[in-house]
Amino acid sequence: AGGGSVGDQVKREIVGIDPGAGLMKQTAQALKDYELSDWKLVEGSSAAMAAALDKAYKDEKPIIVTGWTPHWMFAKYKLKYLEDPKGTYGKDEEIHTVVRNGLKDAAPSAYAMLDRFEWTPDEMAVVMSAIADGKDPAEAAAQWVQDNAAKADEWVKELPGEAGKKLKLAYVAWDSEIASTNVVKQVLEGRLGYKVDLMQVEAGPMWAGIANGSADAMVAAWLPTTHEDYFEKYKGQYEDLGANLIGTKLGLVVPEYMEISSIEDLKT
Ligand SMILES: C[SH](C)CC(=O)O
Repeated sequence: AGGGSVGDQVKREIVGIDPGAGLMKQTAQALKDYELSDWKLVEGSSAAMAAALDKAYKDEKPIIVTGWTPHWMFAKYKLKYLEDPKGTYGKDEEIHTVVRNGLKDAAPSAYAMLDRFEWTPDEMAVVMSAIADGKDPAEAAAQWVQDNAAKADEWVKELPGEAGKKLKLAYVAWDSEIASTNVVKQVLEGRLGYKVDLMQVEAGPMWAGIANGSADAMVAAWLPTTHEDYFEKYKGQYEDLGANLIGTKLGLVVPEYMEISSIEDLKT
């Protein structure tokens, strides 16, 4: 890595993702909390962040990205979270399933399956990694469902099929939610006969779509902190079916070849 401070080496830039992500709001807050007003949070997308990380890592160059667990990047690269002594990023969280009001009557079997849907960070990582290695998301999800048939069967046990009924799942193109949304689609279609459309949007329109009923469900609500603003803004206009994954983490992530260990170290 070149000389000078970490700030000099990364041009005081943190490579972020889509602007609507709660992780970006938390990172903007971290720049304030840690008095890093001369730093810039670069907006882009989950895919662009991954590409920037890949390029820097290959050249063993310094880089700081907004990161989260579960994510395939921790399997692909040797990375570490910067310590967050001020607690800006909060504690570990959950990903919740949120559906539109009225879904229980409109599509009872889908509602029940979505209510039962729950898996672990390791299970999600299998699908995420397959997609990161170039597999089509639907194929990676279908493979996982096939390899975990018993679990998928539990999600639909004793539920009557609703062949041909249409459903729309909203999601944001975060690697974690591409994986979970495709797995849910595979099970709803394969085992209950639904025709599931996937609507890829930003986080704001995803929550708005559930609230106004233009989308039926999403498995992408990061709570209690990350999506708190949306959770409060649309309160009463959705039904929270609880966690579908427990043990997430968000923060600033760097390759292990960088010496820094805390967000405090960026100030130098
Ligand atoms: C990018 S995390 C998957 C979710 C969020 O920060 O909004």
